Amino acid sequence: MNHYRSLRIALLGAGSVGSQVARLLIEQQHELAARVGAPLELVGIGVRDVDAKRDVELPRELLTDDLETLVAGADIVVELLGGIEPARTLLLEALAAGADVVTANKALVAAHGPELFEAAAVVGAHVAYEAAVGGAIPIIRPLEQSLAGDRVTRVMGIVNGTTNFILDRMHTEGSSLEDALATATALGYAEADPTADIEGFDAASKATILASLAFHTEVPADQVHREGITGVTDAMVQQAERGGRVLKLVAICERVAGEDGADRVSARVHPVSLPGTHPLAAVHEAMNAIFVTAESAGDLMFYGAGAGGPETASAVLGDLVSMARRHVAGGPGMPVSTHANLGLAPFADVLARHELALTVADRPGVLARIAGLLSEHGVSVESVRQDPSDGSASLVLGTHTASEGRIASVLEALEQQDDVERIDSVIRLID
Ligand SMILES: NC(=O)C1=CN([C@@H]2O[C@H](COP(=O)(O)OP(=O)(O)OC[C@H]3O[C@@H](n4cnc5c(N)ncnc54)[C@H](OP(=O)(O)O)[C@@H]3O)[C@@H](O)[C@H]2O)C=CC1
Ligand SMILES: N[C@@H](CC=O)C(=O)O
Repeated sequence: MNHYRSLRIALLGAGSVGSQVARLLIEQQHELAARVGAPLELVGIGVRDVDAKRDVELPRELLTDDLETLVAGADIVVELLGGIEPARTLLLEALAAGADVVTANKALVAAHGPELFEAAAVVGAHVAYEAAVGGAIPIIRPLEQSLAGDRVTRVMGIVNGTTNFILDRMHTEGSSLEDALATATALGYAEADPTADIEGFDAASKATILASLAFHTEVPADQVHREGITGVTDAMVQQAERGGRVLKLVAICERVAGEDGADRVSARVHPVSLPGTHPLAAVHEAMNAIFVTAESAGDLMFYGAGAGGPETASAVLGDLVSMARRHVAGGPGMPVSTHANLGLAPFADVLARHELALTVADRPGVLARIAGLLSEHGVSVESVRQDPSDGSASLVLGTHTASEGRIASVLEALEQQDDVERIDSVIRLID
């Protein structure tokens, strides 16, 4: 090893992820020092409550609730607090002082990434956030660096471990959403406020980051169409299973041709019904999988643990080692993170095929009458399946006609029909 001075690492947060990062920094200090070429000195761990009981035993003298002082004088600040404030202010202070920053905070990067990247660029510092999407899966660096010379057309996949865990348990064990969420929280997968997971905010933040990187543009978080899984009922799960399908929460970011012929970006997060044979159907528990399609590279698939303390700590430490090597080498080891804006405007409408499950009256010609009504609303019916024993029917509605507004007006019209006893579920399909 050369004789570079030790690097001062300030760790903010000692929860599910932060405590694992601290453990690894302490347990593997000699190995990490050898890899970096200088010791990584953990100078302090910022928390809210220094006396709180933690899963990992941490040296008491490192814990502090004075995060501002901890950040001042650090070479690299690792932010694992979550939420916007005080994380944003602390990182801006760290960057202004010339420190590099590593964060797993997707909510912060999605909402304030450009502000952080600009603050870093001013002083020649860097912001790394590999752990912000896909937990342990390397996906930020492949999009930012490996695919920088290609033209990405689509990024699609499961990017939230908690909701995948919940839907998986609803399918495989018949669990309720609430019970499965409690287990996911106990396992350290969920956000501090799990509303972020189950209402799709966390996946939408990740979609913002993925779309911005993939399409070299800024996709504001509020331009991402977002639906969570709180509307997913047992009936929908059972309906999907009857058709050999599985429900998943997916993020879809794609380059689409606008009506004026210019490319636009569509980014959306919502539950979908997938055939049981689809590769995403085999993604269980809190695993994530992301497919990237690029014009020259073709199809790429990234799979691994999407949440969890040790798994996410792996990605955080990867960023930390890269940053530390940059210090030791005395020059840029990683490009400055930036979303160069190529001017692709976000596109909010969602076009999709839908499966509509209903229970109909036992009268002749009912489904033909319903298909006629749908057609009056400009919605085509691709296929019909009916169970004569109980009047339940499933209609697949066509791609081009099934825009969100049309589906809403169709449902309203169906609710007024005497032939329709109940609308059981309506869900978007992916083949
Ligand atoms: N959990 C996961 O699987 C993954 C998490 N992430 C991201 O990593 C980050 C951390 O997540 P996670 O470890 O699960 O979060 P936790 O809620 O488990 O831990 C948060 C930590 O930050 C501290 N903290 C929070 N707010 C403050 C504050 N205002 N002042 C001082 N300390 C504060 C808490 O202190 P105290 O302990 O005293 O309460 C706690 O130690 C988040 O941005 C999350 O989105 C990313 C990928 C996966
Ligand atoms: N709560 C998140 C944690 C990782 O990003 C998730 O469940 O995916």
